[in-house]
Amino acid sequence: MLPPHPALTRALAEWLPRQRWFGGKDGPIDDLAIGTATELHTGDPALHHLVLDVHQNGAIDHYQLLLGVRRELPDRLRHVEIGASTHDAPGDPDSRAVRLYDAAHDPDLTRTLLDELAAGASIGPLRFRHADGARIRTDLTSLPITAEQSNTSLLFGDAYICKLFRRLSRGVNLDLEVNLALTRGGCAHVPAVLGWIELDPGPGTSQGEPVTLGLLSDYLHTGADGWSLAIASVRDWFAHPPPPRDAGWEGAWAELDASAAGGDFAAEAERLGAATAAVHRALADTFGVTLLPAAEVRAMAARMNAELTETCRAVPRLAPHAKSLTGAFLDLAARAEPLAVQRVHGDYHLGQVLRTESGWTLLDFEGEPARTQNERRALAHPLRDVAGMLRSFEYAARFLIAKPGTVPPEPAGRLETRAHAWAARNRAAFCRGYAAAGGPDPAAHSVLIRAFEFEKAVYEVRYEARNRPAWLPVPLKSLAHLTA
Ligand SMILES: Nc1ncnc2c1ncn2[C@@H]1O[C@H](COP(=O)(O)OP(=O)(O)O)[C@@H](O)[C@H]1O
Ligand SMILES: O=P(O)(O)O[C@H]1O[C@H](CO)[C@@H](O[C@H]2O[C@H](CO)[C@@H](O)[C@H](O)[C@H]2O)[C@H](O)[C@H]1O
Repeated sequence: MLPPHPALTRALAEWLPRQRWFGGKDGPIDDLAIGTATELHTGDPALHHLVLDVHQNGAIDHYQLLLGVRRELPDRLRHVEIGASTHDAPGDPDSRAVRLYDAAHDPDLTRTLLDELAAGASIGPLRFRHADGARIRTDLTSLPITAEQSNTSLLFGDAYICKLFRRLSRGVNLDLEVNLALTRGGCAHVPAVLGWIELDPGPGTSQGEPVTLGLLSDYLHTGADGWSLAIASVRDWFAHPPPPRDAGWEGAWAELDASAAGGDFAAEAERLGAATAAVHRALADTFGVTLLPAAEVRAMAARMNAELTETCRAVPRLAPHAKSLTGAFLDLAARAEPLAVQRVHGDYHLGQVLRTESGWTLLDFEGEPARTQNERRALAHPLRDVAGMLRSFEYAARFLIAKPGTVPPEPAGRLETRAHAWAARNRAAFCRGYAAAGGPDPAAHSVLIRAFEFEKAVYEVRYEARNRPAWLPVPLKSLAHLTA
């Protein structure tokens, strides 16, 4: 039985802001209520599916939680404890304290998800669906992945990955919608969708469409994510001996070429560019392309600038770059041409791509977690994704510098020179691969690329300030370079 709501909501309101995936860290929780509660497994342990209504700043966000309830909490689950509560049922001789925890980390309970997906079950408002022809195994044990994530993903053996969306958005989740359409269209650059979980808002509600709660896909167990591969290459490059100290030393630093690194990433970056162009083509074929009138392009540039102003207010360290950033947005506004827009990835970076034995696969079409649902759904020019990936090369190049003690003790300016050389080489390779595979040539669209890249950098400054303040120097350092 679910513990009494007041005790439960108190514990949840205290626990939620400490979670990596909680999107409302910049303000207090004004109120928290249980929106829906569905019992998925009875006994000890018990499993309850909860949708939490979190009130902040006059708005309500909905978060998904698998709540585990146990009499005793084993050591392996201590790190996900939410709190204790008295399970106080009048007249119940078993009345005593129970322990509440995040059951996404409890394989004894998560196997229920596979059982219900395989059965295509409906439980209360929850619907478990499988893709046409998919046969889902139920004999697998789950393990949560430890990635820096906005959601929580569970690996089931080495066969499936089940992404449980944390902050829920109205209607069909973009990740499901895009992946399902691309899977059905035979696109080789996305993992196949096997099933999904949704919440039926029920008759009589104004928000008719089901809400996507989870997505079960093929787990590409041989894949290595682009971020780890890129960081390995940067580490190797930083360990590469500096130019010999002779008469031409300063000049040698100025012309530093990262191709000398043993773990060069450029060939992979080029292939990634080609895969990106192929996915953009598949998205255009599946969902169509439309022209954004010049007036709307100007409005888009104005929005970018407004976001800059707002972010400078919240993060004053961005202000020294504001003039150059505004200049790029004004250049975009002055373009006076319509823009061909389509469905794109929306939050494209090295952590969203996997290198498998057959090539690069793109993940997570959900868009930027800090954006509203409407903003995420908006069509965009495909070079917006290209700009996202270029930012990611900038991040990868500087990540090790921001982590003290991880690189050889070279003067800071020299490390920045190395970082720039690595980023420049891989940016160029990615753009080459993208254009050669039929994408719009980034070199021929410098105004667009610059505006999109700066827009993303502003987003990153805000994202890091809110979520990972220790990372803030990474986008700021790269901006210093790009706006110099
Ligand atoms: N189908 C898959 N096969 C293998 N690994 C995956 C798969 N889907 C996701 N991953 C791994 O999980 C990580 C997080 O997945 P992602 O969909 O980006 O979640 P989030 O939206 O929470 O950021 C990825 O960076 C990748 O390493
Ligand atoms: O993957 P998510 O959809 O959760 O995206 C959010 O988090 C990302 C970090 O995990 C963040 O990406 C930024 O950091 C990356 C390195 O960790 C870097 O490669 C990206 O270029 C940089 O934007 C992303 O912006 C955010 O939306």
